[in-house]
Amino acid sequence: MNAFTHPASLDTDGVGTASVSERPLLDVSGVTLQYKTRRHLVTATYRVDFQVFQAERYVLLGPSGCGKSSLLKAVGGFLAPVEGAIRLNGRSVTGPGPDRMMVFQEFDQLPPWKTVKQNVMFPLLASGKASRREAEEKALDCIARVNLSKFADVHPHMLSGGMKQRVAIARAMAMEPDILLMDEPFAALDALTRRKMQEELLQLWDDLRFTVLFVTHSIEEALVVGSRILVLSPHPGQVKAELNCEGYDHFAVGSPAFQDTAQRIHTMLFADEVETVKGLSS
Ligand SMILES: Nc1ncnc2c1ncn2[C@@H]1O[C@H](COP(=O)(O)OP(=O)(O)OP(=O)(O)O)[C@@H](O)[C@H]1O
Repeated sequence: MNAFTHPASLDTDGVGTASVSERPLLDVSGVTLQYKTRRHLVTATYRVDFQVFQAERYVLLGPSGCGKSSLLKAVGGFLAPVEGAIRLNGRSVTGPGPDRMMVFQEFDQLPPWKTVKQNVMFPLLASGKASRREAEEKALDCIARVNLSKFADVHPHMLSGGMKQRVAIARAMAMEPDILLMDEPFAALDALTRRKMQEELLQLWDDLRFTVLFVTHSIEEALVVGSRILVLSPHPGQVKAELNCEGYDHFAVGSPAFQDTAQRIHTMLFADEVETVKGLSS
């Protein structure tokens, strides 16, 4: 447990810590992402490789601007790589699809004119995945799983930030996606609610064993939420290391092993900057 796996040490199938015979659910291979603005060409990530397996909680961790959200957008099918390929279940990702559901930061992701139940039903109906009756049944089941049954008929403005986030998770889970894409989903919440949401996500995962790709720039959150972490370098994002972190929870946060791992990640993330500062002072 808790071993660092540097990209160079991945075996030739590139499967890292997972079983060699298992096929990855998500295969991101040599992905370079760029944005063309009027004046500039911004390279967000450079030749990033990683693979996510069924029921993993895979975290993309790195400093602001290293391309975490861009990678998530690319997996979501909203941004095409200029180099490399993204495959889900062996098929190339060429656009958005109901097999990948996104959960964003709290603000403004739930249409305020729809009740909680209507919000959760909406993608099921819009995608034609369910009849109205099936969608209602499914929505009520998912709302119950995130402990919001009492609030099924209220509108989002009557909910706290954490509750809204649970609705967004229920809405995504209702679609039974192959992979749940979460972009800093708890970053807008206060510290206590954030911790509670992390615990609830882990509880939900224990019940349902879904696959999640989770973006954060918090080392602690990555260690608590993730089963594996991809550490990315500052802009443009490149893979620095991959780390197994199965087994850490909130109770482990103060332990020497947790602190040691967090410190090693911190050093790795900021190594380049430290070297620059040293260079300037010498
Ligand atoms: N629509 C866009 N147009 C131009 N450049 C963009 C666009 N979106 C992102 N970028 C640039 O791409 C790089 C990566 O951005 P991205 O948002 O993916 O990073 P991030 O790691 O998610 O950052 P943060 O943690 O701050 O959200 C940054 O330099 C950013 O300025």
